[in-house]
Amino acid sequence: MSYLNIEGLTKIFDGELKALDSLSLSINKAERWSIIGSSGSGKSTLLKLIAGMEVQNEGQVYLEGEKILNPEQKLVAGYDELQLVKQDNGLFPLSTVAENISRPLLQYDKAYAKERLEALLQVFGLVEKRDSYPRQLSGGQQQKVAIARALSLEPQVLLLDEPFSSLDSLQKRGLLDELNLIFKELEITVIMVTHDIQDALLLTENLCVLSEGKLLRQGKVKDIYKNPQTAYVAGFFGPLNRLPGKPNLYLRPSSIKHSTSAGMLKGSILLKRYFPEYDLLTVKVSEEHPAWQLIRYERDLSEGQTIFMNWEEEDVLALEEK
Ligand SMILES: Nc1ncnc2c1ncn2[C@@H]1O[C@H](COP(=O)(O)OP(=O)(O)OP(=O)(O)O)[C@@H](O)[C@H]1O
Repeated sequence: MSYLNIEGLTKIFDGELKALDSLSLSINKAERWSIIGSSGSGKSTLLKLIAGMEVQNEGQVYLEGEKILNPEQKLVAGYDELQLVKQDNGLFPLSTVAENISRPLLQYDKAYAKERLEALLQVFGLVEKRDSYPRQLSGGQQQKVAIARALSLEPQVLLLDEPFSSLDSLQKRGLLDELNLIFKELEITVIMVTHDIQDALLLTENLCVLSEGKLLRQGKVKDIYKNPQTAYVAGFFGPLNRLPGKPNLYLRPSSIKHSTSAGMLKGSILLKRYFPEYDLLTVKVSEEHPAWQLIRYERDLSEGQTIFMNWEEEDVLALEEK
């Protein structure tokens, strides 16, 4: 049995809505996983069940071989070892940063609580903010406090439910870089729900993809990227161009090479948009077919121009819809 085992979890709401459908997943210690899937696919429900905060209909979660008891089986729901941080960070507005972080430590030995608080303030770069109130912090700093608080009890598993979705992309990038280093140092197991593949790539190496409560794929991010199997899974990594007349064959924008003289497919540039590292081209390939998205590193093409597209057979993805 691996470190965290999820076996056949099924959750039905209101007697009919199957939010999770016999989901099984095994996670090793110190691994970092992202859970991705469309809205309503069961991501948050899965995290709550792992944390012991929700009652399942079938199945069981085990941490190091021990059953995680649900709120019907346990007087106080949840576990110190499994900490869940949500988008709404749940900070106490009238408590300072230091008070917020040390709140879960109130029942512990004073010297230990102080030592733990100081260590977390240091690790999260919050020493200067210890006496600030949440409203005096940026969104990123607030999320850092929420995560530091979740780590105060030295949990073995940190569960993150889209805690970064309210941050702008620059703030998020910096925070995810910092957290990546912190989590590695602590050797903590992390499971993060996200809508954003960029967050998943920046913080975790493993991915599980949910659809309608079912686990579609699990594994290393790079293996799933190379072999996505379905258009649903491939779509999380970015846009796909469908080959005209070939419903199941797709190309990623990065796989297409262009030429202004000859190619396997001809198109005309509808839109050219500037991105810092490349131009993003939207190309009409035929009257009936959806436009393609292409990336051009040389900035030499203009709207209205004809281009020819080439690709390698090995880059063509044969994908089922679901
Ligand atoms: N307490 C509840 N009562 C009834 N239905 C619920 C409850 N919680 C979740 N659901 C339903 O279960 C399904 C899965 O919900 P869940 O929140 O796990 O999805 P999600 O993948 O996290 O969605 P999102 O990305 O939109 O947050 C949805 O159809 C949702 O409406």
